[in-house]
Amino acid sequence: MQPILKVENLSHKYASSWAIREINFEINDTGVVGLLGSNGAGKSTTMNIICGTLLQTEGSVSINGLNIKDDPIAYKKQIGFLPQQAPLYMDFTVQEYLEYSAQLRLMDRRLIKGAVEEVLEKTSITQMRSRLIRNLSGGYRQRVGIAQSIINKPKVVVLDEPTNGLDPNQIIEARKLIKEIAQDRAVLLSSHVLSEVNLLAKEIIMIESGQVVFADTLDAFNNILQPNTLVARMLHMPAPEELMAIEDVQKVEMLPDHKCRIYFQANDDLAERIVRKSTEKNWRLTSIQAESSGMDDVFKQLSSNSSSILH
Ligand SMILES: Nc1ncnc2c1ncn2[C@@H]1O[C@H](COP(=O)(O)OP(=O)(O)OP(=O)(O)O)[C@@H](O)[C@H]1O
Repeated sequence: MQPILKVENLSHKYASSWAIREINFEINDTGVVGLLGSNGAGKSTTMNIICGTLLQTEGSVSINGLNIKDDPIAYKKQIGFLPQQAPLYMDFTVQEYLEYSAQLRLMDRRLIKGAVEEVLEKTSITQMRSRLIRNLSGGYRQRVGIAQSIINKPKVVVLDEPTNGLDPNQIIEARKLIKEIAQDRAVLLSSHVLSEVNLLAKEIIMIESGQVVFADTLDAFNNILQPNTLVARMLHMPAPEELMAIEDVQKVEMLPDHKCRIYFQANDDLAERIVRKSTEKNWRLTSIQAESSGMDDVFKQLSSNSSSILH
């Protein structure tokens, strides 16, 4: 089966310096793929090339086997884009703007009316259809931005920081909408908000210094760092020194509710050894759990690992 989106050896040079170098990844399924990376990592450059608004220096991009360079018009019919600054025309009504967006995508004229009705409903803005875009709130403007990105029923939608600048309620609504539109298409979503990516994405691509440093599932991303702490609950909590005497334990932190956090380096069978010791000493262990690292820690680790600077 063809990948929905295939990015191969993609490189781009602005003036004399490379912004991205040999980027490779595939999207094979519907749903949200999170695109992460520090400022200046190369996300926008990659997204602009995928959306056909920037011509790459090297490499190729295809959707369902259709290469952007071979047939840019057919390719662009399969993609929707919401850039960081939504390309809205303030003096258009919502309906006029969506009709215009459909025309720009060279949609068959006979299909435009129905397509506009469909996206108005899908993005819950039917009641705003006659309102000028300048008179809409930020949340509604973003809905119009999302509506234009799916007007031509594209197979791939690229959303660049779609919840940036929205208030907390608008963010919740926008995320719900993104989840919905990702049910029947692939959505590549760039965001600086890691908790948002954690909520929406099932796969992660992370770019640093113009190169892919991670491409796998969200679970794999969250599990990159081996846990190095355990939290144990013991009804007869021993003194920290007794726990420190167990091999590989580096530090012990006492917590409320009969709990303690145990820091260690090599992990292997430490939990098992603590369980054995507890039985031997009657510490009455009721639970023991490895603490997994947060998305922020993984992001920090991957960003700091990539020291290659492109020139
Ligand atoms: N038009 C341009 N001309 C020259 N250099 C550019 C241009 N656009 C981007 N760059 C450079 O290319 C590199 C990648 O930038 P890009 O905007 O793709 O990163 P980004 O990951 O999207 O960053 P951000 O999260 O800050 O938007 C950066 O070093 C940036 O300074």
